[in-house]
Amino acid sequence: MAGIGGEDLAVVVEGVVKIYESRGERIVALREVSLSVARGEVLAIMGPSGSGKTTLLNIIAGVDRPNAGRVIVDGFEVSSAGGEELRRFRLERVGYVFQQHNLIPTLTALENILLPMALAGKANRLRGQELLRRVGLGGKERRYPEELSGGEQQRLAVAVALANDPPIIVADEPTGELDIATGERIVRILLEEAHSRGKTVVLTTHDPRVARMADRVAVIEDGRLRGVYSPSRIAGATGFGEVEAEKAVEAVMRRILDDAERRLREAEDRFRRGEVGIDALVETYTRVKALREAVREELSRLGITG
Ligand SMILES: Nc1ncnc2c1ncn2[C@@H]1O[C@H](COP(=O)(O)OP(=O)(O)OP(=O)(O)O)[C@@H](O)[C@H]1O
Repeated sequence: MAGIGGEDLAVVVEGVVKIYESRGERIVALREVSLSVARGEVLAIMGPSGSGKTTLLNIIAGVDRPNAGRVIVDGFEVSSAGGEELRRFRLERVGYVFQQHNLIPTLTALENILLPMALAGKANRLRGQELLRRVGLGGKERRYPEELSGGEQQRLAVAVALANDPPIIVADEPTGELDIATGERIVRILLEEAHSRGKTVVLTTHDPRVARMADRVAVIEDGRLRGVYSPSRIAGATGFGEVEAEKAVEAVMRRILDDAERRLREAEDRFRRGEVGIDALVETYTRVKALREAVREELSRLGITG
């Protein structure tokens, strides 16, 4: 294993602390988080709502700055960079797939891809078209985002993130509100980028079905990295022993379920108040039920019972 920022490590996070100050309140979002991601690897960061996943991703992508600790991405020290150097890093070396996919509604699919290329001074229509084909949107280059389905919009957001051929791709809940089949398609595109094109992918998810597709899973809870494990087995997990790994994964998954049940109760209340229709309620029921089953299946697959 190489040292910090070594050739084989695409992302190195060391002792990162992030504190938000909001209306006189201090919120500790990350508590000395350290992890690394190898080139060509897909790392899923899994944790309940508010555990610090987006904060960690933003810090890796140079969108946000840590209060303490170091972050080195593709050999570049992001945590201490600023100005033009940081702007170019964000434009050319990291592709960010945002939770709300950040597409520009007044630009066509192809134009959305050409924009970051133009900002980097290398707009290339042919490459734009090739990227659209790669994400399964060949022939839809003239569509506006609102003329695409949710899954297609998300795939377009991936193509936009790939526009400048960045070595690192970060994706915040890329499968968020999508059904599992559509979500799986997005993850497969990201896996292909990593495993066939040597890109490094860091994504966040609260869904064990998505985490299971990654090469490794980092488990985060209340701003603390509980450990990193291989999705096929808990044994060999780093950062904690086997028993602790089981406990951490189980605790995080139970909290993810609690979040889902809470969303369901909120949907029921809103339905009672007449704010949402029966379709929205049924959809939430279906999602929570599927997530509950996925969590149970994942726990039993990992040999965690009870
Ligand atoms: N700009 C901000 N100002 C103040 N607090 C913030 C800010 N951004 C995030 N936080 C807080 O930091 C903590 C971590 O938030 P973060 O968005 O990283 O969590 P998350 O795991 O991505 O959650 P989710 O799954 O709901 O997106 C939360 O307590 C959140 O309320």
